[in-house]
Amino acid sequence: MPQPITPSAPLLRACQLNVRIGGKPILEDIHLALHREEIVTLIGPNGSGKSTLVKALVGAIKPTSGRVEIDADLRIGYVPQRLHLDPTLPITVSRFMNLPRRHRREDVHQALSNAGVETLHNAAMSQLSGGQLQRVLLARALINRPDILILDEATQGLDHRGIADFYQKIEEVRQSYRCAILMVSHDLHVVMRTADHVLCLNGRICCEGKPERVASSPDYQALFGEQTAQMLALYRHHHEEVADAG
Ligand SMILES: Nc1ncnc2c1ncn2[C@@H]1O[C@H](COP(=O)(O)OP(=O)(O)OP(=O)(O)O)[C@@H](O)[C@H]1O
Repeated sequence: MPQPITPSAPLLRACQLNVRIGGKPILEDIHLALHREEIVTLIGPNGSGKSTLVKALVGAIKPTSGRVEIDADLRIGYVPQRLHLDPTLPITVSRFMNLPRRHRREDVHQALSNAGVETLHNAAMSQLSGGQLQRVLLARALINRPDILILDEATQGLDHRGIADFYQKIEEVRQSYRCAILMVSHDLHVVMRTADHVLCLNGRICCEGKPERVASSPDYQALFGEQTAQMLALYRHHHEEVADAG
């Protein structure tokens, strides 16, 4: 007999979240839920509040009103946009994995292996390529076996191949760790392939749902169509200046 489908409780839930900074509304009336093994992706133009929302969800900033519900026992792994390392600091990947606290050797190895960079154990952090560095940051987020993995534009600066490989790895991580994944991303094409649920943010959530639903939404098209037009205008402006100078 088929079993009735009972939706599992979300691992993280935000209700009526509002954030104002210096009196200016940055996020308004945000509702979201994140379930185990679900990939939710946040997209939105520059300055639309994506990073602010991530910070509010992980408790790095306090919302002006509304609430974030998350079980205190859950482990959260976080992959930042980028890492600024002093290139003169002689630090190996293995040492970096043990900051700020030491982990068991086999846990470090497992995390590096699951992120696809087990061979970089003794490499100098300053010598890593952009793609390798992002994998090491992913490994560090995985070391505590997170229930929720949060990535804030983790593929910034990678080429198309690097982006595709990284998302493939995220898909494997979801399966092996059975974690919920929340990503901020600008890689619209890959988002549309990878995410289970897409939230399109512009101060408030202007559309959301399955990727194909969001992609065909007029709000999404208005936002990203406009951004493309702006990029084109910038390009034209720059191009004309160069042509005038010549
Ligand atoms: N500490 C702060 N003080 C003042 N304004 C802030 C602060 N943090 C964020 N903001 C403003 O909040 C808005 C949203 O910023 P946020 O960084 O969350 O956007 P974003 O969608 O992540 O942008 P991007 O895609 O460019 O990274 C911006 O207008 C930004 O200037």
